[in-house]
Amino acid sequence: MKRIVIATQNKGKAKDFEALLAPLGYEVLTLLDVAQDMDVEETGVTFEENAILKAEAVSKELNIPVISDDSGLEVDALNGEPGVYSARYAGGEKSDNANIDKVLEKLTGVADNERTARFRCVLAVAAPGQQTQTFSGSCEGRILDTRRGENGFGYDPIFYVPSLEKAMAELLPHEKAAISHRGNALRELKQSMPNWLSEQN
Ligand SMILES: O=P(O)(O)OP(=O)(O)OP(=O)(O)OC[C@H]1O[C@@H](n2cnc3c(O)ncnc32)[C@H](O)[C@@H]1O
Ligand SMILES: [Mg+2]
Repeated sequence: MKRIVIATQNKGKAKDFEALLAPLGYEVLTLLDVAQDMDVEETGVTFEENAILKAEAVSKELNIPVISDDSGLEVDALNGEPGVYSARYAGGEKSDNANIDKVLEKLTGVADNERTARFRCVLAVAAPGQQTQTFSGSCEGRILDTRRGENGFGYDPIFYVPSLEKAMAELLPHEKAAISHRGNALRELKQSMPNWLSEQN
């Protein structure tokens, strides 16, 4: 089986990438498998900057081609927050639960039709001696007022997908892969770099 390294510490993202890449014949490895202690500081102010920082640092350290993912939730009624700060929105240790509580609290009293939001994902592909490339994807939805579903990670329980009439956390992995920001970004990557994906081993 071909192998591909995703420069992430996030197990939820790893599962998303498995759902996307297993059908293409790839085994997905992450930093949790290959470089437990590599934590790249995300000092950028855009998803692009952070994705490039993560991909280039890991590719350089391990001397292999990698894909990184920088992503987040933009809520229109919160002027695009939490945005690039999605992972640590509630401060302190990363906590999906605390982050969700903070979004729900800030949206208290905001009407359904004003709760529009989107997930964004930027993937960076870095390889030794190559110019780094980025690809992006988004997924439009609305913020629910309570949690729904057990699947996925992060803000998935409060993100409603209108076209499927379900919360993201109510989708099966392959259903999320078909419509998600991450899926859309990976399909962009695949279209521009079909050889790169098929040559990994
Ligand atoms: O940097 P790595 O190690 O990849 O892991 P991370 O969790 O810190 O990842 P980011 O810096 O890209 O922050 C993204 C945050 O945005 C949220 N997020 C991203 N994609 C999501 C998805 O598909 N579903 C729900 N929440 C998501 C979630 O809170 C993530 O922690
Ligand atoms: Mg991060």
